[in-house]
Amino acid sequence: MRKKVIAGNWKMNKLLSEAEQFVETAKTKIPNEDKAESVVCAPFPFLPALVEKAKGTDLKIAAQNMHFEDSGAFTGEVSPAMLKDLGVTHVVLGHSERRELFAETDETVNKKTRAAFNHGLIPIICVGETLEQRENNETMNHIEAQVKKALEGLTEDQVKASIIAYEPIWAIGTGKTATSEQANEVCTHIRKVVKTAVSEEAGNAVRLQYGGSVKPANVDELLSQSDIDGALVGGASLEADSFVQLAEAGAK
Ligand SMILES: O=C[C@H](O)COP(=O)(O)O
Repeated sequence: MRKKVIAGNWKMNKLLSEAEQFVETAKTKIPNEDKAESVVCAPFPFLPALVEKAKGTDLKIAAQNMHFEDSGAFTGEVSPAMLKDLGVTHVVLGHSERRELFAETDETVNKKTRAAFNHGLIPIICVGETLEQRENNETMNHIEAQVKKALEGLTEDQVKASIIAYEPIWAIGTGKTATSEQANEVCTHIRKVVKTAVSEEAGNAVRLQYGGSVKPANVDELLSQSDIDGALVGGASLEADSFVQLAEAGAK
């Protein structure tokens, strides 16, 4: 039985005081870690304060991106070593906004995924198709290529520990959710790709999230699908009460 993982991706929102208030409220209300994992993916400047505030609770703090090198002349970048040193546990990699707006490629996502594991960080690897790709029936091939490249060079245990978030780009922040059947169909395909490319065991263990206009009203239906093990949530994760409701759904 795969444990559900609910991650709130705040993107570039909130000020530090608001972020701290969120964690203060959410940290005692989220489900016990044994029942479901609750993760908040916060902007870099908030990470030290939020890790400190969440210490000793079931709430995990994640970053939304990182560089793949340990250190060096990369002005403006943040390394996996820095995140690990702060007490961050997870990192979102290859979000479609990073791919579309900041030239992230399958290759850099792979380098970052390997770097995350080298530093003991769990990657939340994002994949997803555009509306055009869906309409041209290219979804499955596109997702397959993204997944295979992201996992290249990982050990079987690392793949088992990975989280892959399926986020159809046309459903992000648009209010358009993929139907639970559409979301599950792609997640089932991702699991099959992992089974073929890595191993049956890795395919059964890897956790798959759906992301794209998830909210308390539709989360139960999505999480009831056979291959969906969690959600990566943007807008509806910005309010603590809403995030707690989503996390509770993961524990049902
Ligand atoms: O990382 C989260 C996704 O981009 C989904 O965002 P959304 O829930 O606002 O559609």
